[in-house]
Amino acid sequence: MSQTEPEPTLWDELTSPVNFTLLLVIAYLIYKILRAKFEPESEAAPPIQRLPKLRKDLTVQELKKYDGTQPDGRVLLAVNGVIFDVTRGKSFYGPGGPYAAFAGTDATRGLATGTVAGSDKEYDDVSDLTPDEVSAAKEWEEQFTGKYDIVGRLLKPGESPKQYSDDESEGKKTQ
Ligand code: HEM
Repeated sequence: MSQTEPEPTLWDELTSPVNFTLLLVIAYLIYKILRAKFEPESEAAPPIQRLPKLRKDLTVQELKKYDGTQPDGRVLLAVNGVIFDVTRGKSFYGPGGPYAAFAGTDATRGLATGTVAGSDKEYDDVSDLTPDEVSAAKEWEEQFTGKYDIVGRLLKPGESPKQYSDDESEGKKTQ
């Protein structure tokens, strides 16, 4: 008669080194995200809701400075060639936030592939994305369209910026 190994209990599963490490990683991510969501804006933070509306097309290079580290704290990111002002979501994208890597970048590839990293290319045409990744990026674009202001288009090399009729100067307040 052969001796069978006892079935591992749920406790054994949870405390196995690999599972335990995974649990810690997930708990840490959830902690960071929830903290970003509920943390009150720091006293020193500029009154971000009062930033003037920005309406212009930008190159990848020009987009970079809008990563939340400028004195006005404005944060922009691009998805599928559309630039959004995500300053309202600064707790997500601002310095130290869980998605800070997307700030001031073309986030299309990262959002499409589930990787928290902005493109470091001069211009990423994302033509190699799979159909599933393309539709994931499209969903993010739709979500952002419903939540954030559109700033303009991300310019391909050689493209010229469009003049917007609703262009408002940096000095003009929206509210
Ligand atoms: C353990 C994995 C993850 C968990 C538990 C998680 C959870 C969350 C939660 C709770 C929010 C806040 C939603 C809200 O209040 O509107 C959020 C936002 C967000 N997540 Fe994740 N997430 C995870 C992974 C990722 C990954 C891999 C990406 C990259 C593609 C990502 C991209 C985002 C973005 C861009 C936002 C902000 C959306 C906005 O501006 O409204 N997340 N996530």
